[in-house]
Amino acid sequence: MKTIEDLGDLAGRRVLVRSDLNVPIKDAVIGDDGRIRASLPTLIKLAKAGAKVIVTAHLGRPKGEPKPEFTLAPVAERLGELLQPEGITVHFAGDVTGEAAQTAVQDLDEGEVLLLENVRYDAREESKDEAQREALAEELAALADVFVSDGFGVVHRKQASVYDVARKLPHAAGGLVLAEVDVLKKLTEDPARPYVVVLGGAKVSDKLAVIDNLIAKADKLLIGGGMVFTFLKAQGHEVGKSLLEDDQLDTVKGYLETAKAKGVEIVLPTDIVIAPEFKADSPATVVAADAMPADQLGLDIGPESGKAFAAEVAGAKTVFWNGPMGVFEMEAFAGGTKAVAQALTEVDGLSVVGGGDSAAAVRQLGFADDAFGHISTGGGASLEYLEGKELPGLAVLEED
Ligand SMILES: Nc1ncnc2c1ncn2[C@@H]1O[C@H](COP(=O)(O)OP(=O)(O)OP(=O)(O)O)[C@@H](O)[C@H]1O
Ligand SMILES: O=C(O)[C@H](O)COP(=O)(O)O
Repeated sequence: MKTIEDLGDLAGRRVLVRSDLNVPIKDAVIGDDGRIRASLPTLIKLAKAGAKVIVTAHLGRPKGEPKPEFTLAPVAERLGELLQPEGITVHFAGDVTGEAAQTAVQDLDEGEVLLLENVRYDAREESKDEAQREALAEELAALADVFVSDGFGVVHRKQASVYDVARKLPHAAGGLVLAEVDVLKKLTEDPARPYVVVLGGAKVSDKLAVIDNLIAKADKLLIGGGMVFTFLKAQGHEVGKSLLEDDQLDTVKGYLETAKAKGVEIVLPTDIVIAPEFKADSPATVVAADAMPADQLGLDIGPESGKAFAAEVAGAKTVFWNGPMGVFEMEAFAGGTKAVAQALTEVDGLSVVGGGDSAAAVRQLGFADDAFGHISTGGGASLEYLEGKELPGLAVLEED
């Protein structure tokens, strides 16, 4: 992959950067700015080289139309605060590639940064129709002279601002992408064993698919978070109103059988914290995982499971963790995530936390970044990398 240095002298040139600035935001307040901070070194490097830096990024899943709750405006503000000590001014364009973006690019000075509005406001970004994506990529490319791909968290997406635009401009991988790939390579090339993978979170259908491949690579898979309930249901248990992927039950049954045949242990929680409603103050109780009532939902793994998971993690030589064990944003359902995070800090070997929400979780729970071997900005992206899949956003950077 080409690096920024390979792009030559960037003074006065317009550099389009794809960053992953997908941070948790509620009521326009940013919960954890880890991904914004992770994007800074590349932006600073380019700005200091005298480039006109144009950043494209997404926030959440607005499904192809402008929705005010998904605006990147609060991110632009935070970016401005973080770059101010460097003397770098940040502007925000009110649209993706339209008149506002074009005018803002024309007005951009050398050494300044312009953040474009949420690229997923444009339905073409995520379109399965290549011609649609290409048309948006063409508009993005017209704003710049070169492209730097630095949004590691999205390199698993074949999307216009990640994949197609790289084919339209001279391109390079940014420092964040290179650094992430470096660490993840260590996990795929002969990891020290036992190698334990912990999976949780809410993007169940996205992440179920990776299990199949991880069975071939890891020694143990610990399953928590929203993913648990599809497994419990597949084993014939009641899961009440919990997160569930009904259409994946047969697939999950298949995973359980394959794992058994390969001697890989899939460890499921034995107790669950349940509540009648998805609310911070909903009364929480602990029940056995095979005895959930039909009228409540599972919001965390239980204390017994937390301890068991922690023991598995602490005994590993290589651990990769993606996805919180429960709804850690609410105190009553943060216990499982806390137990696993604590155990990860005690690993005598390489511990990697992957994912926007997982990274936010460990920080929110008071753990320092350097308590872990590496905190990856990619959730789905790092998982797919570990599976050994070709990531479109990386593969395209290897093309000329
Ligand atoms: N039992 C559960 N029911 C519902 N939601 C849950 C449950 N357990 C965890 N979650 C939620 O999962 C979310 C995080 O899931 P996600 O899969 O997005 O994690 P991530 O991989 O760290 O992030 P990303 O893939 O976005 O980088 C959290 O907001 C948490 O509240
Ligand atoms: O949060 C993430 O993992 C990345 O920003 C990608 O987001 P997506 O899963 O909505 O594509």
